Amino acid sequence: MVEYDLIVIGGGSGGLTAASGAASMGAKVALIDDQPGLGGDCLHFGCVPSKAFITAAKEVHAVYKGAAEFGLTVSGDVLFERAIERVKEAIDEIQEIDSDERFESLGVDIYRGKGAFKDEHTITIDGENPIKGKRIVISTGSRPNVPPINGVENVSFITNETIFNLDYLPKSVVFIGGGPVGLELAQSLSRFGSDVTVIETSQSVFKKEDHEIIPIVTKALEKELTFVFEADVTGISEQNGHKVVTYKVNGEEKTIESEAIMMSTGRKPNTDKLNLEAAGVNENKGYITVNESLQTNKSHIYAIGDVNGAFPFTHGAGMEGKLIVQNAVFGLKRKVNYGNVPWVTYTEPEVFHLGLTEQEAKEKHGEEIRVFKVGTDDVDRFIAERKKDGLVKVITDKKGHILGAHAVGEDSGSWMQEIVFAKEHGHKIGDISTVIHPYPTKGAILNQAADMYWREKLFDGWLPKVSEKYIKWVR
Ligand SMILES: Cc1cc2nc3c(=O)[nH]c(=O)nc-3n(C[C@H](O)[C@H](O)[C@H](O)COP(=O)(O)OP(=O)(O)OC[C@H]3O[C@@H](n4cnc5c(N)ncnc54)[C@H](O)[C@@H]3O)c2cc1C
Ligand SMILES: NC(=O)c1ccc[n+]([C@@H]2O[C@H](COP(=O)([O-])OP(=O)(O)OC[C@H]3O[C@@H](n4cnc5c(N)ncnc54)[C@H](O)[C@@H]3O)[C@@H](O)[C@H]2O)c1
Repeated sequence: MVEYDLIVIGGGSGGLTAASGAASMGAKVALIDDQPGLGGDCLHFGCVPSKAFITAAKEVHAVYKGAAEFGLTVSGDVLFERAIERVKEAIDEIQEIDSDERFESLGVDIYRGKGAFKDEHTITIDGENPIKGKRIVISTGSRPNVPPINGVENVSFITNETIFNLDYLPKSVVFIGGGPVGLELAQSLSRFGSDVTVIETSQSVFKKEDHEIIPIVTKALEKELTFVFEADVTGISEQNGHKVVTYKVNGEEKTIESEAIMMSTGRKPNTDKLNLEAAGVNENKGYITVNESLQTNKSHIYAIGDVNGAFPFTHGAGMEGKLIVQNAVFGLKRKVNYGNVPWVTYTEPEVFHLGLTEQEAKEKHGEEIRVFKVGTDDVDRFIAERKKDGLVKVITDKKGHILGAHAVGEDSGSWMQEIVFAKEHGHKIGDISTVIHPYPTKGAILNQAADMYWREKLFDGWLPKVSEKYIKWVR
């Protein structure tokens, strides 16, 4: 039986980072993946296709918006198949970077098939060809969770795994679930020309965001999407070639018809085929339980990425993959820290999130926190570009150390990155004032937030009193 220093099960963002990192450090590594191409969900059904799709939809939207404003007429139907082609082109191009050859050239042995535990050191591939690993990384990701709604077995619906294969643009789509997967794709389909309704069980979307960010982005999305909140979907069916979704709001039963249903109701970890019992690895509702060093209850077995449920983003899986190389290959006990890891939801406007929201900061640090807010209507570049419905919020402790930063605004995922650097390296918000931002960039909004900090310090603190005395004395 072939023996490895490290066996990685799952070739997505987490697994590829762990496998390539460990092989580069000289470890003998096996990587098992059950898909024809490496790259996992992010490349095939997630980040990459969705961002290609979103960009195509943005271009279409800009054409209609610009035409309406400048007296032009746009006619004809959107060539939806071109958007799908662009998605495929993006996947194919990036697939070349995530090719088998590249990982093999780094010294990784690739096995295709379903990996499963035979015992705590042995993995079979499709039930055969056992291989042995001193250490094992589980990075099998997640898939769409389909709730047990009445009729779900009999009615076809779309998920993120099938939407990028649509060969027509549905005239109307009901999204069940308004998380990031749903909202990014709902807005895009609406921009291509579908009539889109999002049915959400909670009372709002963007539930993890700061309470002042939520209404701004919701209001912007309401211009393009119809929302139904606090709805309990009771059934789906098919009548006269149409899908029918039945739901209850305030106890009243309602129905909505559409050409397609998109199930965007969250994720489910890929652990059911791993035969975890054979290795005695603990899980909780399918998510593999790990400690801060990303070890399972079996100290030589690690779990990273979506499958541990901690921070289900590609860059989260990547960060955990890097950490695992240090822990699994060098035997270190480095701990994971998500406090400085941002996320972005790529709706238009984009929503940027880093660290604590104002509510969370108050719960953790009491009333002594400080909040610096700048509206995009106060920043020249946003005014010039007519993007005035945005907000940046930086939350600090009383000394100015950054606890959290949040933004809603066009491309905020790009121009907020500076604050991630500042927080990671322990800078205070005031330090952002000490670097020059070219005029008029969008990122200068952070400069304005930092200036607020200095203004408060200068006008409310001890300095003005001392300076008043000094000036009197000098004169
Ligand atoms: C529509 C959508 C858009 C997204 N957009 C973003 C975004 O913009 N930014 C962002 O950061 N995140 C985004 N995400 C989330 C991101 O895709 C995931 O967090 C990321 O892919 C997780 O990586 P992973 O390595 O944990 O798992 P995955 O990428 O899912 O990889 C797991 C791999 O393991 C394979 N596998 C599963 N079981 C087995 C087995 N038993 N044996 C062998 N192989 C197995 C799977 O087939 C897959 O290839 C998005 C997700 C979706 C659905
Ligand atoms: N831009 C990004 O980085 C990005 C984009 C997409 C996804 N992701 C990642 O993928 C993860 C999963 O996103 P998601 O949107 O699939 O899941 P989610 O759990 O974040 O959202 C699912 C939504 O569906 C709702 N829901 C569940 N069951 C329902 C029902 N029966 N009826 C009506 N509503 C229902 C939930 O209340 C929730 O709001 C995210 O947490 C994120 O980490 C990231």
